[in-house]
Amino acid sequence: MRETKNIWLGLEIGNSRLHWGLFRGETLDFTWDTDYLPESAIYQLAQCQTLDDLLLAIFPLHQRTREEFLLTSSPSSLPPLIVASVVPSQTALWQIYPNIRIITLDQVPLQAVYPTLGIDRALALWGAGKSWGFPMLVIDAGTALTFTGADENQCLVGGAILPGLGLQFASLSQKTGQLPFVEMQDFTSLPSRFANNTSEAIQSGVIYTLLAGIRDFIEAWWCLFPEGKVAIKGGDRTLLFNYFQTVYLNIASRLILEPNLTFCGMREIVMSEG
Ligand SMILES: Nc1ncnc2c1ncn2[C@@H]1O[C@H](COP(=O)(O)OP(=O)(O)OP(=O)(O)O)[C@@H](O)[C@H]1O
Ligand SMILES: CC(C)(CO)[C@@H](O)C(=O)NCCC(=O)O
Ligand SMILES: [K+]
Repeated sequence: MRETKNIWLGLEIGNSRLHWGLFRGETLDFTWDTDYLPESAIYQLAQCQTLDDLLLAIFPLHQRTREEFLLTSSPSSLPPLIVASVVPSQTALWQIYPNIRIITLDQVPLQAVYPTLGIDRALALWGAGKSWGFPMLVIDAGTALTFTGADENQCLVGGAILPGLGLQFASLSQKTGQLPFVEMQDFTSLPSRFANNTSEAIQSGVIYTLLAGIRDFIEAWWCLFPEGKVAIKGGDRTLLFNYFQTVYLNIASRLILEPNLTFCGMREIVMSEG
């Protein structure tokens, strides 16, 4: 039987889906992603009496994982659920969980933030800087693609927000009469830049422009902070990283590829409080 002491769940509510992390103290045991859960499913979770029941409910499709994680726990001891959300309507649904804590911007020790800064950006930057050092620039290749940087004094320098890869492809097909939706699963290698068919022309336009734009932000960051670090996270991180290795190897070799930066930030905050 495995130890259930100090277990807690991290939940990052993104704009596309949920990202989960199971922690034992400061150790992030593992992570998984799910779709948003319907209100009825959240209600059922909140009624669970044991950790086992809870894990059975939130790993519906992960048979192997859930068997690995069958745990003993006393009844009525649901683990703390630490939530960071950028989707207020989703946050509201989770309020019925008995042992919930919602991380807000004022709890992140980053200095000089502006009031509407996304909690995902603040936590990822805090987690990355605490783990790898400041100055740190975090690139989040998620639904939205964001840049968020902090200097050596852990002060927010600022950042930028643009549509992520998936959103760029979706909006082209949704807002035009003739453009197809380009499935990113079909991507194998870089498209030819001067393309001779519609699908490849869309890929070329979006991908080469995005890579050049990201490179430009990174170079501007290194002008400000020559020793500054750069970390990349988010659902499209691997695709982008692989392209960077093909076209801008000098940049790729300095990138920190880390999917769990937001959870790193959560852990810093939860653990620093003892
Ligand atoms: N199974 C998947 N479901 C949804 N998106 C996926 C999946 N696998 C990879 N992706 C890619 O991840 C991107 C979304 O990234 P991610 O899941 O990090 O976003 P999110 O965390 O839901 O949103 P946010 O940017 O608000 O944090 C999409 O552009 C998509 O191409
Ligand atoms: C930019 C997103 C959508 C990225 O997930 C999120 O961080 C957010 O909603 N931010 C609020 C606006 C801001 O960060 O300036
Ligand atoms: K994100």
